[in-house]
Amino acid sequence: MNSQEKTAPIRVSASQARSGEAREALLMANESIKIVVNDLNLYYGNDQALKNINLQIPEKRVTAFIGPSGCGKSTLLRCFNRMNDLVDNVTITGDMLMDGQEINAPGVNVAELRRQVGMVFQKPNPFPKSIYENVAYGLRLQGVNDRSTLDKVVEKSLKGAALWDEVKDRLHESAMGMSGGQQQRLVIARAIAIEPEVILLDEPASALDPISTLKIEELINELKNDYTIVIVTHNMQQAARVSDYTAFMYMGELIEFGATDQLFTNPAKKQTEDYITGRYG
Ligand SMILES: Nc1ncnc2c1ncn2[C@@H]1O[C@H](COP(=O)(O)OP(=O)(O)OP(=O)(O)O)[C@@H](O)[C@H]1O
Repeated sequence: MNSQEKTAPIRVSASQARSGEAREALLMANESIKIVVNDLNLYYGNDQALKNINLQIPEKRVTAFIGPSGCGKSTLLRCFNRMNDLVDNVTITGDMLMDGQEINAPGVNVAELRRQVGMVFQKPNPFPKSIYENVAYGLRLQGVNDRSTLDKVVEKSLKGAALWDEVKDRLHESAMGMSGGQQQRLVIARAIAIEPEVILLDEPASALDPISTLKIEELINELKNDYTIVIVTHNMQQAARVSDYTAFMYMGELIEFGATDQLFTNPAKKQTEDYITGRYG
C-alpha cells in the first residue's frame, strides 16, 4: 500500500459509525494490511464454524483472537496457512487474500504458503533431534546443507527466539531434554529460520509456567518488528499484554475488532463487554 492510499480520507455511513466499523476503518487507515478476509464462511460437514467473517490483519503488528471455547478462533487461524485442508469435509466460501493473492486459489503452492505463514501450536512439538537440527530442519528440506550457512541461520534464529544464550553450548544435544518453555522458543526459532512473513501462534503459552509464559510474551513483542503475528489465546490478560489489535469472536462470528487498549477499555459491542468483564465465557 503506498503512502497516498494510507492517508486517503475515509468515509463511513451512519450505520457503520453506530456499529463501531467507523472506528475500525479509521484504525486500519494507518496500517499496511497483510491479510484481508472477506465474507468468509467455513463448514465442517454441515456444521458452520465460521460465519461471514470480514477482517484485516495489519502487517508487523500482533493481532489476537479471543473468545469463548469453540467460537472458531483456531479454525480461523488455520485458514491462513490452509491447515484446514488436512481436515476431511471442510467447505470454505469467501475470499482470503495475502498480499493481494487468494490463499485458497487452486494454483497456490501450499508448501510455499506454509513457508511464508509459519505456525506454532499449544504444545511444543520439537523433533526428536538435536537443538541444531531442529532449527536447521526447514533449510535442509530446501536442500541447504552448507555448514557455514546453516551455522549462521541456526545462530541468528536462536538469537531471534531469545534462546541462544541458554543453548549455545549444547547445540548438538537432544531438544527433548529442554524445558517446555525452551522447547516452545525452539519451535519459534525453527519457524523463523525459514524467514516466514506471518507467524500464527495457537495458544503458544497455555501449556507453560508463568516465567516461560512471560518469556514468550516478551519474544512476541520483539518478533513483531519483523513479522506479522496472529495469536489465539483464551487468556484475556495475555491478549491485552501482547497484542496491538484484538478480534473478539463468539459462536463463529467476529463480533468486534479494534485496537486492543480500546477494545478492552471501551468496547463498541455489548457482547464484547459482557465477555471481557467475565459475564460469560
Ligand atoms: N476438525 C474438526 N472437525 C469438526 N468440527 C470441528 C473441527 N475442529 C473444530 N471443530 C468445531 O468447530 C467449532 C470451532 O472450533 P475451534 O477449535 O476453531 O474453536 P476455538 O475458539 O479455537 O476453541 P478453543 O478455545 O476451545 O480451542 C467448534 O464447534 C468445534 O467443535
